Amino acid sequence: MQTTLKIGTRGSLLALAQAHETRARLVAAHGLPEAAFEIVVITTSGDRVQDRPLSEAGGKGLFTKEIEEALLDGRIDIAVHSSKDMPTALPDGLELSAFLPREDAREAFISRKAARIADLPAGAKVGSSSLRRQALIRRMRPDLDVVLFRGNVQTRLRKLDEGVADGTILALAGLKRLGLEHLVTDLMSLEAFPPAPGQGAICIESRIGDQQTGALLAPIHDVPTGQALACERAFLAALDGSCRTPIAGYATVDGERLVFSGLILTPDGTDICEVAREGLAADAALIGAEAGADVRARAGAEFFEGWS
Ligand SMILES: NCc1[nH]cc(CCC(=O)O)c1CC(=O)O
Repeated sequence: MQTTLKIGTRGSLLALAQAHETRARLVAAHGLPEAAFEIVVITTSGDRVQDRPLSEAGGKGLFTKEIEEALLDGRIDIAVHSSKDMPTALPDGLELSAFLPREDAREAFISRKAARIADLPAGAKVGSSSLRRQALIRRMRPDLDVVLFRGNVQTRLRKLDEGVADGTILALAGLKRLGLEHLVTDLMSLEAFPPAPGQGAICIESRIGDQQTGALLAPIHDVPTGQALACERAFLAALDGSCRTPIAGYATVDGERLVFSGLILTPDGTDICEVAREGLAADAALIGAEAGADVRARAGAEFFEGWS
């Protein structure tokens, strides 16, 4: 290879861990030296907004804007992201061209006050900035006090230590990538606390038509993860253009079969609309889109009213 492949990433420890994992897989797949890949750290608008919920500041796209500009300008060749942070619509000219094998998608409860979320005393504070997590907590425990908790994984853990909250919920996948799995107090089941679409899957974004990069990525792409993600992202796209609806969705692929379940709920957790579908993995996007259309039709317009 003549030139180095430039890997763009945010600068958080989690983002860097994901970029390093991607580079390690590329090195192993191609027998190239590490120096053939350069990691380029890019600060995004999302990294600068710390005082407001992201849904107010402009949504998920805030974490990808500057990185996508660098991709389109050719300053980087690929961008590594957490799939769950990726908006469903990408800028013209870019695509998600590879998914690494998915990590465990479950949610982890972390607390020094209780062994499980069910054991927290009434009125205990649980910190989260995710609308889905807030709504699921309220559904499970309407008597808890849900508090806004922004910042990266380390910041949130520090806030727990400082007593800003009695517990929090984080993705196991992120904790594992940071080597912080030992902090998990309780792992929640996929049914009791369903993950965000895309949770646990690292994705790689690149320029459409960049064949050289496409050939480099092909051996590290995991087909079942790509199919599960196509389903989950189609579900999300069918339901929500922004990130103001609490949405969960999770697909698994076993050979030719795909099994999906998803739900939306109101922010206070009182109303819920669930869906379960299965079919051929090759029809992943169709299954997700139909599940989303079904939920949208059954939930009705009132479901989305008053809080969007
Ligand atoms: N929004 C932050 C974010 N984006 C991806 C992960 C975890 C890693 C993953 O789901 O792949 C996290 C942290 C968290 O939710 O605990």
